[in-house]
Amino acid sequence: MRAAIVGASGAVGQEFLRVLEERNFPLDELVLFGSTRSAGTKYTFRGKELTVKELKHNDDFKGIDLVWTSAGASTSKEYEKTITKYGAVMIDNSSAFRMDNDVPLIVPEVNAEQCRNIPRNVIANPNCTTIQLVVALKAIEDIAHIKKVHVSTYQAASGAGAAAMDELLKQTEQLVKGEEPTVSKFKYQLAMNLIPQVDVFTDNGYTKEEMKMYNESRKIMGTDIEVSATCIRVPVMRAHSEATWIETERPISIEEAREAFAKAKGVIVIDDTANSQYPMPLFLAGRDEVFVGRIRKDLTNPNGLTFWTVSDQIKKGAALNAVQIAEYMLEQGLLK
Ligand SMILES: NC(=O)C1=CN([C@@H]2O[C@H](COP(=O)(O)OP(=O)(O)OC[C@H]3O[C@@H](n4cnc5c(N)ncnc54)[C@H](OP(=O)(O)O)[C@@H]3O)[C@@H](O)[C@H]2O)C=CC1
Ligand SMILES: N[C@@H](CC(=O)OP(=O)(O)O)C(=O)O
Repeated sequence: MRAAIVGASGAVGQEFLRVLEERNFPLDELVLFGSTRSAGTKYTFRGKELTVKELKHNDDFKGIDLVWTSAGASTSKEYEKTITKYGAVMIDNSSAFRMDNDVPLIVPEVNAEQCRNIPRNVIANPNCTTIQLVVALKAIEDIAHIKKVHVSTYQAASGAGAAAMDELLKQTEQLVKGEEPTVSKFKYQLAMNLIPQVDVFTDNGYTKEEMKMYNESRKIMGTDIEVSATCIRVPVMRAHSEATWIETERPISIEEAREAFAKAKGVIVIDDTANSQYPMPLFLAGRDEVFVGRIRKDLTNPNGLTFWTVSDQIKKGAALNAVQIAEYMLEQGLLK
């Protein structure tokens, strides 16, 4: 298998290198691509130095079987044809193609089998907040149909990329030194603050991030589920958290829900309130799963349940999910 990563220098690109090593993904060759900014940069992978090549409209993708792209939506759109021209499968982390009818939107725990139908040779990796939401929802959907979801997200700085992580760190250092924090990647100072805006606003007052949760959840779950989201950027370095309220077609007990979460693929329950045990981003960054806790009944609705999730959005929300898609395709003989 010859594979490539486009956007290797970024937060997600670097996570791909770690995940591929960690999972011993079968590779004969790995080629790294970036823009002029990182072309020539060397990264060590499996003990060898790989040099980032500049992404261009040429024949560099000839002979490559699989390409993971994480270089932003405009780059994915511009290079789709160049990447897939010689038959490579493109697994794209950006929002470029997620809602296209001829592109499956895959979370392996929920709808892996849809990888079988890839007319454009493109598979989309969902938005990171949506991935952790649907992994948790699938556990409940398997026992009782979910009609409505209200979710409030607490999104780490790293969701906005490598430069945003640097900015949060720098702002924190500046505050400690009594200096004025520098603001560039986010609209406002993030250190010591919360910003109730992730991505730009749409006409209905929701942000694009919030509308992605609505639209992508329906496509992945394949149901009429309705998701109303409020997405908040928080001064956490890594791993997104979500407070979720669901309404199911029939009432489900806390015990039923806990059992469903406990046996769901990709979910780990941490829910021992007597000992103050619940998922927290500081302690779960770098982990593979979606962690669920604070499971309780919604006091306003007999068919309602509420819970709290945490998951590493650079890992399960991006690189790991995309690698799991490739692993599924390999297992099923859908990739060379
Ligand atoms: N961070 C996260 O938690 C998540 C991110 N994503 C998505 O993944 C993608 C990457 O995000 P992230 O890693 O955070 O972003 P970063 O800003 O950290 O990295 C961006 C990467 O894209 C590359 N790039 C940008 N423009 C071009 C270009 N014209 N040609 C080639 N490479 C280019 C950059 O290379 P160079 O340094 O050479 O410019 C860099 O490697 C985005 O689409 C994002 O929406 C999805 C889920 C979660
Ligand atoms: N959801 C990411 C942003 C992102 O990368 O989203 P998308 O892949 O849908 O563009 C965040 O926390 O900021």
